[in-house]
Amino acid sequence: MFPWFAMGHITPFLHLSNKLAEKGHKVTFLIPSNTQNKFNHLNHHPHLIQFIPLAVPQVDGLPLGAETMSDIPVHQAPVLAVAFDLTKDQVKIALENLKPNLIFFDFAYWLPPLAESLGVKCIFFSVCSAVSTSYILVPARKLYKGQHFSEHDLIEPPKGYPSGSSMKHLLFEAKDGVYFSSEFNGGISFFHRLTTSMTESQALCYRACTEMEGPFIDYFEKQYNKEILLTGPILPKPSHTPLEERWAKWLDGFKQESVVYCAFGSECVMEKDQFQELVLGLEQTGLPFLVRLKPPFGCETLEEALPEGFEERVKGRGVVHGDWIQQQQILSHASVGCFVSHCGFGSMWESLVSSCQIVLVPQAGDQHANAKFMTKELKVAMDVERREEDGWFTKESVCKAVKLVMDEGSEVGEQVRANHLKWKDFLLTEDLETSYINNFMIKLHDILK
Ligand SMILES: O=c1ccn([C@@H]2O[C@H](COP(=O)(O)OP(=O)(O)O[C@H]3O[C@H](CO)[C@@H](O)[C@H](O)[C@H]3O)[C@@H](O)[C@H]2O)c(=O)[nH]1
Repeated sequence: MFPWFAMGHITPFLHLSNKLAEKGHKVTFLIPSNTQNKFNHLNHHPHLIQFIPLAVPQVDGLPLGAETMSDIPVHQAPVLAVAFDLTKDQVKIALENLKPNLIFFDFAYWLPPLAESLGVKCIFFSVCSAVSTSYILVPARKLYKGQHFSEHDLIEPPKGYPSGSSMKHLLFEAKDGVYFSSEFNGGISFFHRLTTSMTESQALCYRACTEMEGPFIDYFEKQYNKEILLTGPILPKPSHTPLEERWAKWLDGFKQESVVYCAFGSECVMEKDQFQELVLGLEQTGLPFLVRLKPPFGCETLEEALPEGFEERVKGRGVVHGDWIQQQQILSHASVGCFVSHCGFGSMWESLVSSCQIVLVPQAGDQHANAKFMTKELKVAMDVERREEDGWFTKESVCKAVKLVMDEGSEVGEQVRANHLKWKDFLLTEDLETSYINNFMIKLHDILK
């Protein structure tokens, strides 16, 4: 396993490793040396899954000791990518020593030729949905090296994309995709890094189900003319660690399914004015709420970011928390009835298998396509009204979306609840996961033949 140096990439690669180990396979995981400690607890088969530490080279602009995206601001990703590419020699030595049958990778576009020279097969493993990757990262976008997307290029889906107007992006969403084509300091763009990785790998692998994303997977398969292996949902196992007492106690104090939980993943930092509209919108709902968000840009602490008088007004029914929280356990607490999410891929799955009503406020990248898929295609979630050019949302629009799904007797609320329940039941069908993984194993063996 050789994922991009980011928590959101290392985690799904490790989940997949656990699945392979459950079938008795030996897995070696290349990981930055000081980051390994953060993942030991997720390694459920330490006798089969071995971490090999990589020294992250010191490069200009990379803060001392930084190893993954969670150690740096998002805009420094290109600098980390330079350090990541410089691990090539260490990776080569590891492969020569290990002689694995297969490598799963994503961002290391230089890996396929290296692996081929050592007789090892490469599989591109996507940590994002098929719906979102096939919106931007496909040859149909016809972006040649040295060319750049304009924001208008990404409003329409690429030619042949399986869904019509429902997935069409608004201007502010399209603007986010332009970043993929930027070449930083003359280096390779993320668009070319990823499309090269996919083009040169033996097969592509998605955490997906045909029942949900079938047409998008077929489209991808045709675009790359490669086999797509599906792992199925790989749902997180119910955690054995109980919810921290302070949260459990606080949540216990409210009515069943009455609390709104709001969280935007591990990376998101908002603009201060949008952060304030969001919390004011939650205040306006009159419902109890628990927010997990980092302090917004320009603020050291959450306290200085909160609107005036906010803390006194919501005392006893509203909490804004800046540090890590056990999201999975929070979502399965009986008092939590609504999840206001950015629709990152991890949260998307966690929301689907929860019993919460879902409200989506995507913030960046793949989250826009994921959110459209959830609201317009699966119709399991409600979106918050935004301004087309810059995505601005008001406290009134946040409040309206939450109330639409939470108010008793709301017709829209009942519709999304029913659709959500259908998909939740499907994803939790006994043996669904096992049958996907068994098929996946058969296909891996075929690739090795
Ligand atoms: O306080 C926290 C914050 C996060 N999480 C967990 O961390 C994961 C976060 O993953 P995700 O929902 O995908 O959000 P991001 O961290 O924002 O993920 C990044 O990586 C994803 C791909 O894996 C992309 O889809 C997102 O757009 C990108 O922002 C989830 O399992 C959460 O349950 C917690 O448990 N507690």
